[in-house]
Amino acid sequence: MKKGILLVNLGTPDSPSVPDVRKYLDEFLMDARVLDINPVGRALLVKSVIVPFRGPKSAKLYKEIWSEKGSPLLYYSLRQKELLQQRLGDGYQVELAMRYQSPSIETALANLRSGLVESIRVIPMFPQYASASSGSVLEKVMKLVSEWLTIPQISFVNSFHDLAPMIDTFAENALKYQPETYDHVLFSFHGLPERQLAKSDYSARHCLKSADCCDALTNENKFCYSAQSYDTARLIAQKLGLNRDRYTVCFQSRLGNDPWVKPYTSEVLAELAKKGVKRLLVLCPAFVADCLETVYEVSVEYRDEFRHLGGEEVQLVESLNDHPTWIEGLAALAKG
Ligand SMILES: C=CC1=C(C)c2cc3[nH]c(cc4nc(cc5[nH]c(cc1n2)c(C)c5CCC(=O)O)C(CCC(=O)O)=C4C)c(C)c3C=C
Ligand SMILES: [Fe+2]
Ligand SMILES: [Fe+2]
Repeated sequence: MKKGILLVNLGTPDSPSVPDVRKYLDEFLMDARVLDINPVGRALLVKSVIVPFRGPKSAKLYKEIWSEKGSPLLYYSLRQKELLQQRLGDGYQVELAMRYQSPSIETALANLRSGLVESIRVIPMFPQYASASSGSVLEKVMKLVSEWLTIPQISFVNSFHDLAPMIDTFAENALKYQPETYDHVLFSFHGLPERQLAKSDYSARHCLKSADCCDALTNENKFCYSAQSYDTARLIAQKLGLNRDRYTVCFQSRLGNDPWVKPYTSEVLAELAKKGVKRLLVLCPAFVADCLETVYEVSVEYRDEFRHLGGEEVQLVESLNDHPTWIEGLAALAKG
């Protein structure tokens, strides 16, 4: 009998064409955990503003990162699935799904069911927990499996922000660039609306109640996306031997006008350029694979922004991708 492992990443368009990018954005942003506003407002905003206007702009960006292997996010996710299957061997059946678009969670779960697996372990591929990412994956899987007549033993990974092989891989990748030769190091995480942080705080006492609420991980904020992000950065910095004044944690990819978790990467770039910082090394430890948000937003957009402000270099550290130490980390998560 085999154990089933379901890896789920965010998703990417089927192609960089405008209709495929619109279809992707529509599915993604209609998710109530991503755009957590009233359903009528969400449908109006997504279908009449974001999808029509952002679709063509995002399609242009996706064209820039698309290669003969397709979208980097899907390519590396498939590699991770293949390498994890090899690492775990015949006692396991590993499936990959994307929360939005393809391969779908429905198909991956159907494959596990027809493989007659004895159990399913779901691994959302997001190191830090957020309702908009891991929460959405877990909700979708629970909804689908709840319709089965025979529900197998099922377990979920909530987050793995401090997983040692993940920290080691980011550190190892960064060391190749000799961090000591850079003026400063940025840990740029995917952003999140502040509203979502506050709503997710079941203690109602912690998140955003003070300026430094997320700086340390406590029992009250242990599932907080921002607090977990700071902790990931601290652990990688420790491995790199970076003092606290040598690095900054910041949040990228803001969408819309609502306040998102601060500091924004763009504003940090401006402050650093003003101080005369010229060379920046950037890690993006919210992502387990390179994707639009790393290879384009950081390597092209933030680099151009920084140069325009007087800076010289923005060097992205590659993501975990198909690094063997990371595959060991995935195997540890799969075994529980
Ligand atoms: C790291 C986990 C992620 C969280 C949390 C997250 C929240 C979040 N994202 C948006 C809006 C967009 N994100 C987009 C791309 C994108 N986001 C993540 C991960 C998280 N998002 C990844 C891995 C990617 C890249 C996908 C790829 O194909 O390479 C996009 C699409 C690109 C664009 O048009 O800019 C949008 C839109 C929101 C609103 C949100 C939280 C509420
Ligand atoms: Fe996103
Ligand atoms: Fe917090």
